[in-house]
Amino acid sequence: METKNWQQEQERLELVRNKLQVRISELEPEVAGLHDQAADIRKRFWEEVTMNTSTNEDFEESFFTINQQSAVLAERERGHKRLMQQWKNMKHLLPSPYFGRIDFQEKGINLREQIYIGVSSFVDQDGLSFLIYDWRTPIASLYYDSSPGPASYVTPSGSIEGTMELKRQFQIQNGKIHNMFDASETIGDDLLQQVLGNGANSQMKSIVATIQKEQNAIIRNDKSRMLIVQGAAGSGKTSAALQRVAYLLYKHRQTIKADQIVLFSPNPMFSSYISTVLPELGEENMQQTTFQEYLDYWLDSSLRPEDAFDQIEYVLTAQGTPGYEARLQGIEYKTSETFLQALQNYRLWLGREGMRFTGIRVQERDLITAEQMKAKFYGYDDTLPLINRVVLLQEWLLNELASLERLEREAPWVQEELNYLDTEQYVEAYRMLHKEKEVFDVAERYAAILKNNKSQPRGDEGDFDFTQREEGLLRRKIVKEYFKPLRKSVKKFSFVDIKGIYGQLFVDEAAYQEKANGAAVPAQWPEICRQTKEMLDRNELFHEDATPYLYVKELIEGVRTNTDIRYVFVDEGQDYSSFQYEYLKKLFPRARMTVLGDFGQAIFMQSTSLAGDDSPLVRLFGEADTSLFCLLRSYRSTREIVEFTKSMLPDGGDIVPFDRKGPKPVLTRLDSRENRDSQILADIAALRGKGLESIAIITKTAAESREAYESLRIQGNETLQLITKETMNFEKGAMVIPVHLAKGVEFDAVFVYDASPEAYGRDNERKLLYTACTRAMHRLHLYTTGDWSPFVQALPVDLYEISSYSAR
Ligand SMILES: Nc1ncnc2c1ncn2[C@@H]1O[C@H](COP(=O)(O)OP(=O)(O)OP(=O)(O)O)[C@@H](O)[C@H]1O
Repeated sequence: METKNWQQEQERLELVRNKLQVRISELEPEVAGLHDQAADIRKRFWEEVTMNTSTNEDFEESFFTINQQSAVLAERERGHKRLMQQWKNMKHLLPSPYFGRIDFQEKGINLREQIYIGVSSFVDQDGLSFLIYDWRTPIASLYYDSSPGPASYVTPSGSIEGTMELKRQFQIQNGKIHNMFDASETIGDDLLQQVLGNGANSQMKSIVATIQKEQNAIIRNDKSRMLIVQGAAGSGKTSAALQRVAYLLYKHRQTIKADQIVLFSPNPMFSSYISTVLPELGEENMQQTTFQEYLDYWLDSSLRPEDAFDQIEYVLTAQGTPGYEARLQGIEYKTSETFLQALQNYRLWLGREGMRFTGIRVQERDLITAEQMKAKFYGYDDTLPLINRVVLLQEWLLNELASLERLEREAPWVQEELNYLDTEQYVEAYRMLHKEKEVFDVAERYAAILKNNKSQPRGDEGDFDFTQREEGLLRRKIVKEYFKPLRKSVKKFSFVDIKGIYGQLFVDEAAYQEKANGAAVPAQWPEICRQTKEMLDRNELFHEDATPYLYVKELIEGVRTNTDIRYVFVDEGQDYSSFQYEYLKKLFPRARMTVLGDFGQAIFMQSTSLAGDDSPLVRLFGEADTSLFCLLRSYRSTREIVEFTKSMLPDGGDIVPFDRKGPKPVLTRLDSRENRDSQILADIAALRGKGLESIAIITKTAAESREAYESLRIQGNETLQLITKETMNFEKGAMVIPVHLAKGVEFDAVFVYDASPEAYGRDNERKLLYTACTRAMHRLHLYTTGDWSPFVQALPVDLYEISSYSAR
């Protein structure tokens, strides 16, 4: 780059930074002042409005004043928020105001415009000249989508044609240009090389400066209800998802707030890993959750659901134990669309017969029996949907409870409870009677009437039968205490025996066929039934049962919906079942969905192919309302690592590595576990010496992680961390981690702890090994103390190196 250009750019940078600095200093007192004003109005709000309700006019007047005051307050607060945001954006821009420049000559206009692009816009004092354009503006898409030459971009009012005459990229730190490239490619590889060559971080970074064309298409797509992204490992799916959130928040800033977007993450640690990207882009974070959190929240608290991690641990460690094959068949069946259909059929059956209820009891006595409820339920008009009949039954129960509560006050057990009340409770009742002024007044008046009519002397309060009233009050109180939880549980539909209703599907094949009109069941159905019932009897639920269980619950009690949420993002989308997608669609009826995943990394049992012809995801909203994108270029790992990993997948041939060079993956075979552990520790030390900080020793299971962690520590490494499903934060350093928790994150170096056929031999373990290896950015090492996994043996030998320490 010519020195003259460099100098001009540095001068322009200084100019913009000065202007930013001036605006920031101007805004500072304003921001502080507005804050005080808003706080002051809020404080005086109620002092200034006195509610006068003497006449209708007065009332209206007061109402009007309150409305006016609150409108002023809201406007101030909005103004405050706007200014505050501007101020924050400018502070954010100051150290590195922009990362790109394009010169664009619009057709028919004789002006070559220089467009500088940064994380937010900055307009000069005149209010017209954009010194920096937000990367999300329509014109900025030129930077991501086009190369110098004829180019066009789309605005809400149509397409703008012209010529891009220059495209420049900057690396600016603390107000100094460190690097500058004139790119001929869409986004030149030079900058990307530099960015990708850096070390892994404990938090994900934003990619706005180097978004690729195919990623930009995903980020800006706002057409279809469902957007599906199938992308190779490291192709930037999560990155695209997060920049897309930022884009949507910008594009719909008048109508959508960050808390109307929710992202489903694979685990809490991943949530923390990605939590800094949006703030880095000057936006608030969307809501983040996991599907498990949702299940735990809505399932009856008396049930203990197994989580996805325990399920996979079982699948990977229990081969050969009794019932294993049946469980696997059960998982496959219960996460299928066939089962979903069967449950819908079951609802029809329940409309005719077989509903199960839980009787309401008090003091070991039936108040309303399950049989009464059933009779009442099937007495309703059978053309009414199930849910409506359940609601009718609920209303009936609440009325019944109200009458029973009145009757119950005279029950002998209440008398008994009365005898056991202590003095304090009596005193409290006495006080309450006095507090109820009306009661007291009536008593007084009653006493006076008595005196006049019967010429009896007017007695003191004692003449009014306080004792009797007090007893009545206490009886009411005692019974109320017992009935309150009953009413509450009726309101929560606890009278419907969901556990029984779900459980009765798993009696035998004939019963299942009758109830659910289900298509063919798996061969081991009797054993599947036995296992499911056994869990339910222990008030536990297999992970594969949790969503269907909730589904049945909602078929009967009505669907829970959240109409606030407008966008749902599902990351690692291959790990959700059709069931779960159906569920999410129902739960967020007003939301558009973005699902990102990689079928090559489908390591859980409940997996869904995102893009194939038979993808249930495409069916969810229909083809016409679905956009499908495929990302094939992989950015995370060096070319050598991608060549190695993609060869493990039968259909990995399409994956294209980004051309970043590094050493080939290294295979090390040791003759004992001790030797392997000490070699791993030596290799960690060597890589640390080379400046690689984040190193993951990846194991197949959580149990293996614990063992590896212990034995490595015995060998003397104190700085290792063990990652478990409870780990909330992702910290830099060396760690031992099972592959299912390493999903979605990345490390400078990955050590596959045991790449033997015992660990990765079966076909469903191929994707586990692939997922583990694709976590590596710069270095990949595999170890074994015996043979190599067949997936490694099958690789061309020129894709890896054998370590010189290997045992022959
Ligand atoms: N356009 C880009 N510019 C710079 N870095 C990028 C770009 N796209 C992706 N990356 C980097 O590549 C790495 C992988 O990205 P990301 O985690 O988003 O991929 P992914 O497809 O979700 O991966 P996986 O499915 O393997 O978890 C990250 O370090 C990310 O910053």
